[in-house]
Amino acid sequence: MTSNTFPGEVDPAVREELARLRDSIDNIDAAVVHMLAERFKCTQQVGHLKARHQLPPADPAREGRQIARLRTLAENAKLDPAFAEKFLNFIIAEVIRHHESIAEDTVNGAAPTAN
Ligand SMILES: O=C(O)C(=O)C[C@]1(C(=O)O)C=C[C@@H](O)C=C1
Repeated sequence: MTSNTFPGEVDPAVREELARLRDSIDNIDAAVVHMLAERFKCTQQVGHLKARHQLPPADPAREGRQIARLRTLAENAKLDPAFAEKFLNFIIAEVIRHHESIAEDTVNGAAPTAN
């Protein structure tokens, strides 16, 4: 019978290899979180800059260039370009939501921030 849980009799070498791979996965996930946090720090500043100068939250032409670039990078890295595009669009949608909320706060006279 097959199972998703670990039966006791798994080969210790297999357990070790799995643990080693999971350690790397955990490191990569941590790096992704830190990189995303840095990216959002930048986009937060972009949001304030755009709000101060009444620029629109979204810039579809810029997005088009980012997507084309990322798809090429993904292809070269043997990552599915469609996945890379979906991932970038997911992040940008969140950034635009932040920009819109910063713009609203700016119009409504919310306390300005350093950015
Ligand atoms: O470059 C900008 O103008 C941004 O606001 C940043 C960003 C992004 O997250 O990369 C977000 C929204 C825009 O539509 C394009 C790009």
